[in-house]
Amino acid sequence: MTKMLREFKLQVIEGEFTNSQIIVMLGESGSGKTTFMRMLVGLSKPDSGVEIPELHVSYKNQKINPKRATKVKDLLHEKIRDSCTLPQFVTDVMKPLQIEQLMDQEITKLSGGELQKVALCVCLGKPADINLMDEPSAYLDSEQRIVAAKVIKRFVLHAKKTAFVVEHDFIIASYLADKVIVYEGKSSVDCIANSPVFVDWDESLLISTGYHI
Ligand SMILES: Nc1ncnc2c1ncn2[C@@H]1O[C@H](COP(=O)(O)OP(=O)(O)OP(=O)(O)O)[C@@H](O)[C@H]1O
Repeated sequence: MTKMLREFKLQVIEGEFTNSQIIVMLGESGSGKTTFMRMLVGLSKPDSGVEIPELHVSYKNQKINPKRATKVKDLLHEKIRDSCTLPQFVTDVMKPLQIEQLMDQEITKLSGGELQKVALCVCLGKPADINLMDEPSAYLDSEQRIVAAKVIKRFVLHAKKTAFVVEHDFIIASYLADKVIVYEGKSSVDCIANSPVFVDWDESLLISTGYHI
């Protein structure tokens, strides 16, 4: 399928995914990761190619802009009340993200990292088959990034979900990825699905960034 946004053209080739799997989207800024994710969510329609089946998804946007001055506990009650009562969710997600400490704070007053953790918790707590997370490690310090990555990994395995994750941090990406989609170049992009990340990880880095590390 393809998508044109003025001069930008995204071309996506067919791939597969299963449950209990994390697919990491990797590529330079402006290469089309968010555009592809928005098509999977149904927020943007492809111009041509296959119709995207209606997927039962939960989406964490790259940009998190809380508009209402709601307390964290009220937001969680409104969005993911049932999940918050599940011991597994509390142990796997809420405790490691230290959500309890934020409960009485207003979301508009949270720091970037605190807001990211709440957004991640809401995304994982919503009933869905597929979790789409656009840059879940943004605004988090290096230690928190590892915690967040462990939370995502454990949640996907325990709940047998599928997750699509856009990630710029290669350490986090390599920890998370069962599969990787590499975005090449800026104007003409091929999404290479089904690349076994642990086999040609160095090559993937080279394709997406031009750098060796
Ligand atoms: N609504 C739009 N109209 C025109 N061009 C757009 C629109 N949305 C995105 N683009 C362009 O499409 C390209 C891909 O954007 P996209 O947000 O998908 O990139 P990305 O890979 O997610 O980048 P980043 O890693 O910086 O978040 C960019 O060049 C962007 O400027």
